[in-house]
Amino acid sequence: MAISSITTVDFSSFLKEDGDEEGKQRVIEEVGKACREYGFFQLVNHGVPLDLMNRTVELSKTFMEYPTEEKLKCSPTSATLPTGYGRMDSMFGNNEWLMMSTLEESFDRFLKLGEIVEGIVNDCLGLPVDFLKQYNNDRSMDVMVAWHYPLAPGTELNLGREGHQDTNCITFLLQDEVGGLEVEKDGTWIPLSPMKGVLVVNIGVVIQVLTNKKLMAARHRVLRHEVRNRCSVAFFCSIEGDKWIEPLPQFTEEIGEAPKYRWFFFKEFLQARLQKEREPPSRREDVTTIDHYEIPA
Ligand SMILES: O=C(O)CCC(=O)C(=O)O
Ligand SMILES: [Fe+2]
Repeated sequence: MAISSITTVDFSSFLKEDGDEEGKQRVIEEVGKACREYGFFQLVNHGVPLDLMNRTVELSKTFMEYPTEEKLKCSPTSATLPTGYGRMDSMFGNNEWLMMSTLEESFDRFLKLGEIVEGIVNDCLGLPVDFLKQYNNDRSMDVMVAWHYPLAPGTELNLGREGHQDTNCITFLLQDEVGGLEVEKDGTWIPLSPMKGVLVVNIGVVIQVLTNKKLMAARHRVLRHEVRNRCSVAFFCSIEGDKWIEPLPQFTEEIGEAPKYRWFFFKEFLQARLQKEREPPSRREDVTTIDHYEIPA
């Protein structure tokens, strides 16, 4: 498997009991650099056992192999967090997903990992200790999504998921061995080749807004494989829906910079984004993105 140019961070110092302060500092610097350069990094020695990662992906594959009419019995019943099965067949991509708000062991692992990575992002931004933890102290909108990118025989459609920024704070991604994930850097798409035991981590637009663009959420996409179905599982560390989101004073008035976004409620933005999956608009420009809240310079 090819090695990707995206930074790989060894997380072991954050999981050791003995508090390896030097190691932790190194990780904070590496994460900060990767987040500023790419908005993406890869994690090894992150504490999520390989066996659990494999089982999580396998379980998702098993679900996706059921006939469509069976899967549709799991269609979402709630709009706030539409957990359940859905499919997309539009210019924005051609795939299906299962959104889950619990999955026993792996969900708990990702919740904890999310808190640690959020703490690291907090520190590399120079925010007061535990600032983001206190600001984002409700985990009810965190969600896990199993994705399936099936073959599209006889079509030219090679886009499993079009280029997008994630809507949340921090995303963890488990890929199977098929590959296809790419991140955009200065107009070029860089492949993030799957590697055993590696977790892909990326920054979402909530962090982009809070930091007034000090950290940017990278655009990424998924190319469909020619002959193989692909599965992945994403964990989205998010933020409570009633939270009012705007650039933090630490990145605006306290340093004499004008806010680049006007405020919005997270749930309002999330609903607009989910709408795209539920009822795709016929025109691309009708999709709400974070640019909708941008204040022109
Ligand atoms: O399936 C993947 O590798 C990427 C999924 C993704 O970008 C997302 O869930 O936002
Ligand atoms: Fe994404």
